[in-house]
Amino acid sequence: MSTLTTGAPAHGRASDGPAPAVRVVDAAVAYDRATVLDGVSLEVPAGQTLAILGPNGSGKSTLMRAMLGLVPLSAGRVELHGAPLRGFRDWGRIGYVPQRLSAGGGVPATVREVVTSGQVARRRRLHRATPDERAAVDEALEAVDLADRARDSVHELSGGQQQRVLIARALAARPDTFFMDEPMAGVDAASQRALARTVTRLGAQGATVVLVLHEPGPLEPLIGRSVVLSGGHVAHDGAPPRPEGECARPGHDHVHPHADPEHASAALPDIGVPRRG
Ligand SMILES: Nc1ncnc2c1ncn2[C@@H]1O[C@H](COP(=O)(O)OP(=O)(O)OP(=O)(O)O)[C@@H](O)[C@H]1O
Repeated sequence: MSTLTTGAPAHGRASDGPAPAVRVVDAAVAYDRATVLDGVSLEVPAGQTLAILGPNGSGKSTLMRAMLGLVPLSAGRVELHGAPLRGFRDWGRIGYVPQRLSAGGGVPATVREVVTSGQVARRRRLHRATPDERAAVDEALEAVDLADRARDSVHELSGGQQQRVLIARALAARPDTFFMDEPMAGVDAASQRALARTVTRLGAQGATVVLVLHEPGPLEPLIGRSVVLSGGHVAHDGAPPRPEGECARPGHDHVHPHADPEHASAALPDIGVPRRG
């Protein structure tokens, strides 16, 4: 198994403790004056693996995007690592994995190019990659089991493999705080296993991981805490709820990891993640 280096502190914490990785205070978001999040407050301690769960349209992605300043708040505030979003400059600590590979369109970018693009914000203009930066790209590709596809066009890959490319792109900059929006949705079993292993290793190394999930699925053993949204409000904050209700309904159209029961247990990594927070 390859090593995986993150910017997370390798040892302990300062005695007064770090600021939470994310603090959301009484946040509201409205699209076209329709309120989709209202009165949402939560803190994500550094080092926690947290899942944001809830039915379709409950505001999960919007909350994640609001945490990153990608959608404006109509009320409330967000802090990242103790700094108000407006003043936050340490974006090298943040790795964002959006729902789908949107960059690139018809451009035949290779897997390695897309992963390397994760380092662009950190690199000086016209500055060649250092050996350490190239090593970080290799490490990220190995972490998601795509080292052998590095020269292939991303468009030749399956949806699950493309999702792994997005995760490798975030890993390549060695952040310590990850935001992943539905990384398991519509993903093949091999990719589920690669994703579960990656999240396990990130958690074990002290990274903060915020996941938007339709349900915990194979990631359940890795999740220290779940925040369930319903109608734009926090309906539950604590241990992950059992999969049931909405997900058990016939006609439920998300593709989930548990849709492949033969592989579901194989997706569980051998090592556990210490529960924090
Ligand atoms: N850019 C946008 N403009 C207008 N409305 C939006 C926009 N993005 C999301 N919405 C609406 O906001 C509500 C919350 O959407 P959001 O994507 O945050 O929910 P979600 O819980 O992540 O849903 P899903 O599980 O389907 O991805 C939905 O009613 C959605 O239609």
